[in-house]
Amino acid sequence: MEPILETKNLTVQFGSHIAVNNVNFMVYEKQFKSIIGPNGAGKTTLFNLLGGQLKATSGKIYFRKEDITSLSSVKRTRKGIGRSFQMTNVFPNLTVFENVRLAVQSRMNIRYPFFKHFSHYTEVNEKTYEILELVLLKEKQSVLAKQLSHGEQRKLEIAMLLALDTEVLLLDEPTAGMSMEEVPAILSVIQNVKKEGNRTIVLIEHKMDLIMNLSDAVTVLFNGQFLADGTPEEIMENETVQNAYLGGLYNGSPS
Ligand SMILES: Nc1ncnc2c1ncn2[C@@H]1O[C@H](COP(=O)(O)OP(=O)(O)OP(=O)(O)O)[C@@H](O)[C@H]1O
Repeated sequence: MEPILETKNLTVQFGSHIAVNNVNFMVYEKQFKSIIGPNGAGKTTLFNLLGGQLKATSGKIYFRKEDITSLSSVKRTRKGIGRSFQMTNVFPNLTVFENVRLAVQSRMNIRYPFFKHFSHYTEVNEKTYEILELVLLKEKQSVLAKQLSHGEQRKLEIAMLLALDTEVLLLDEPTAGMSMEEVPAILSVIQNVKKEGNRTIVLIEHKMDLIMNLSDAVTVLFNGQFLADGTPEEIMENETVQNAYLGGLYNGSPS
């Protein structure tokens, strides 16, 4: 099996600080992979590099074996790599339905440039409803995006990624800042996307129980470096990982 997304010796340096240090990361097509590591390990920075929000100092990024290291984030989105959670694609004064519909339509216009807008009207609407159902937002379809709760906004962001036909979803701490009541809903959304079985999901998450239940594989970063990779069980039993979190390697509180 070939990796869908892969990095080779990926490095980014801020002044004298190396935030991502020679990282070789890979995820296979349709795999659910989580990235864990203590605070400051470089997880979000790695996502910024994968999504094209940040330029690497050195090293390479490959998508389906194609070197995408110098591609802009817009071009990476077009290729099928989608990064949450930025709400950059969301129009606050449009409804949930209108937002998703626009994204579906824009994707179809890229895919089928020879068809004129309205010939795909029904198809666009059907696809929009399908996505709203998957992300549990059907009841909120007429609500303006800006009026959604924090948890609902996160669902909408996932909906936008799905609408754009994202093949690789980069989900950065989807439960961050959520109330306890909102967490199960976003979890269900992620489970629904996983169940569909046609996307690759890379998740950064601090909630260990969530990671262990959802992931096919887990990559551990520590101080910007690759520490370990394996099944959730292997990672739980890995002594180096345990030391990184609990022992002398790491002085902060485990997260
Ligand atoms: N733009 C930047 N300029 C300078 N330093 C940065 C920048 N972005 C990240 N860093 C530093 O790089 C390191 C890694 O940060 P990053 O946010 O990737 O860690 P993380 O693993 O996502 O942490 P957390 O779990 O706390 O979100 C940190 O020491 C951080 O301060």
